[in-house]
This record gives sequence, structure tokens and C-alpha cells, in this order.
Amino acid sequence: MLGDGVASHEGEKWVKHRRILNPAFHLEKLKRMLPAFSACCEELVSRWSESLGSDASLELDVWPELQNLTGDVISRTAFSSSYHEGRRIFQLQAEQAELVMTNIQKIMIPGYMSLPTRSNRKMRKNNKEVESILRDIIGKRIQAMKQGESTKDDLLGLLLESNMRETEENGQSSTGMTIADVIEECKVFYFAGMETTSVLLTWTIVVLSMHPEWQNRAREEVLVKRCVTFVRYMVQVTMILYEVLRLYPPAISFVRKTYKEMEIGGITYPAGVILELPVLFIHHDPDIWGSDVHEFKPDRFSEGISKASKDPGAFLPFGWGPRICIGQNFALLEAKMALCMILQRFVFELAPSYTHAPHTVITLHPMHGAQIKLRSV
Ligand code: HEM
Repeated sequence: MLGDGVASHEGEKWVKHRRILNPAFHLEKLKRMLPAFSACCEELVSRWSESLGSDASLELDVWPELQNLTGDVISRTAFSSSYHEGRRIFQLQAEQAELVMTNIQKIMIPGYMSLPTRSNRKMRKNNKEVESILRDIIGKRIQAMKQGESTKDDLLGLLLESNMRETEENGQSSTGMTIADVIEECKVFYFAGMETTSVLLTWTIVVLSMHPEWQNRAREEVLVKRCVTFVRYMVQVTMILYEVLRLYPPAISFVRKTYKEMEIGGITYPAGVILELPVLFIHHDPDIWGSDVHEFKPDRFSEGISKASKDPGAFLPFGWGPRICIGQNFALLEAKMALCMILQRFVFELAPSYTHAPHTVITLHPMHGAQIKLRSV
């Protein structure tokens, strides 16, 4: 494992932002968003129910469906009442992600991104539109808060509330985040949170289709507990999600830079070396997880994460250290809610056209989609 020193040398601005963002992502605060999670999931399962054929079954690629779901969730939980403007932002961000993907698949010439190519011009135009909508939403919200209106139960409200507290507690010398900073953080939520969570949900549906015994165990659990109230206490569902995150970590690796000369694993590295931590390999290492490492065995998490393997720090789907994913509680609540509502309504299996081909496009995608056959419970 990397020593603490590798990660601890963070920029001052990042440290300040993290101090403001952490309370906004606290589990107790996020619970206020459960109704928004539930509304988005309800829309999805109702649409699927309406599309069932005369034999009460439906075959569809759940991958784009779940991408839409997580996009909807982040729009609604980020901006609640400004949901429609929020959606526009996230449509533009989705376009940006596609343009970035197209660009990185090209041969990169230094300075290419500043050339006035069609895609670069489109990206700049999209970015301007995103920033202008965000500036408008944030400006209106700050105005309302100054006039004494209570903060809304959404990410923007929590972030602004935490930002104001930081300013009040630390006085004029430390003025929290600027509007430009808040805009940047809102953009990051989309990129960091939408794709990763839809990847987790997609592999979960695929794996539960391959393992009907676990699908049944999970369904039994969710049929006796009401989702909105008990989503946090689902033992089987939690173990299943952990095991999917182990086998198919959405982020297959993350990086750290040495800020001074240091020794790691018997090798001395100078300052400025970028080290890649290969999460996918660590999660598939038989020396850490045992000879059944490639098997889907959620029970290995029955006594919690630290006892699931020989190395308590080997489960790294959300990264590690001070830079650990800020949205992990958010993602797990959302995934539990979605899975719970899908399991309550549908039994699912792999469609004949499904081909198992995990491949990496930044995150771990199903290369040919995830064709699933659903039937009403
Ligand atoms: C299954 C879902 C998710 C996975 C697997 C995931 C994974 C990760 C990983 C591996 C990192 C890098 C951590 C490191 O370098 O140690 C990260 C960072 C981050 N994630 Fe997530 N993430 C998920 C969902 C979310 C959600 C839903 C949000 C926001 C709503 C989010 C926001 C962020 C942010 C803002 C960072 C950067 C944190 C920083 O540098 O301080 N993530 N995530």
C-alpha cells in the first residue's frame, strides 16, 4: 500500500473545497435526498412496467436506461426545483463527455485542444451555456438564502449552506468558495457521479441475472422492507453491491504523485513520480482474496469489508486516503434504492443477444451493452 505521504500534499484550494464539500455529503444530510432518489427510480420502473408485452416480459438494453437514471438522479438531487434547467446542464455535460471521449481516441498533438476544430468549438459553446445556466441558478439561490428562505434539500443547497458556514466561522480572511468554484464543483459531480453509478448498477443487474439464487435472496429482502425507510439496512443488497464493486470496479485504477523522495515496497522514488494503483488487479488477486477470487460470492462481505480479505485495505472501489470519493454514500444509497425498486417489480435474466465483454472507456463499460429480459414479479 502507498504510504500516507504520497497523498497528503494537497493544494490549499482543494483542502478548502474538501472541508466545505464533506459536510454536504454527510450520510445524515444525504438521507434528505431519498425522496428524490425514489421519484427517479419510480419513473424508471413505471416506464418499464408500461412497456411490458402481452406475455408480461420485456427485453431491453439496461445500460443506457441506467445511465439516464443516474443522470436524472444527479439533476434532481443537485438542483431540486431547478430540475429542468439542471437537466439541460446534464444533457450538455453528457455531450461534453462524448466529445472528450472522441478526442482522446484521436492521436493527441500538444495544443490540439486549443485548435478551432468543430468539436473543440462545440465544447467551448457547451461549456459557456453550462456556466451561464449554473451562474443563474446559483445566483437566484444565494439571493433566496440571503432573504431568509430555508436551504433546499439538494446538493446545491447543502453546498451553499456549508460554504456560508465556512465563511461565517472563519471570517473575512477565508471567504469559502467563489461562485466560479461552486460552478466547477457542480460540473464535477456530474462527471464523477453519473457514469460510475450507472456502471455499478448495470453490472449488478448482469451479475444477478447470472446468479438467480442471489437475485432471489435480494428480492426476499427487499420485499419485506420498505425501500425509502430501510434502504440503508439491506444486508444482502449491500453485500451484493460490494461484491460487484470488487469484481467490476467502475474506476479500474487511480493515481498518486510523490511530493518528496520516498520508499514504497522497497523501491525509492524521487519526487514527482506518478504512481498508478491498479484497483482491478488488487480486487482480482488470489493472494489477497483467496482461490475463489474470480467467483461471485457476496458472502465474503458478511462480516464487513475489513474481514472480506486477508488485507483489510484491499477493497478500493472508491479510492483511498484524503482524496477518497466524496460521493460514495450518495452512490450506495442511490444504487440500493434503484436495485430495491427494480427487484420488487421484476425478475430478470440475460437476453440471448447479451455478450459478456467488460472494457474500459475511462470506466468499466459493458462493450456491447447489457441486454436483459425482464418479467413482472
Ligand atoms: C459507484 C459509484 C462511484 C465510484 C466507484 C466512484 C469512484 C471514485 C474514485 C475511485 C475516486 C478517486 C478517489 C481517489 O483518488 O482516491 C472518486 C473521486 C470523486 N468522486 Fe466518486 N465514485 C462514485 C460515485 C460518485 C458520486 C455519486 C459523486 C458525486 C455526486 C462522486 C464524486 C466524486 C468527486 C467529487 C471526487 C473527487 C474527490 C476529490 O478529489 O476530493 N463520486 N470517485
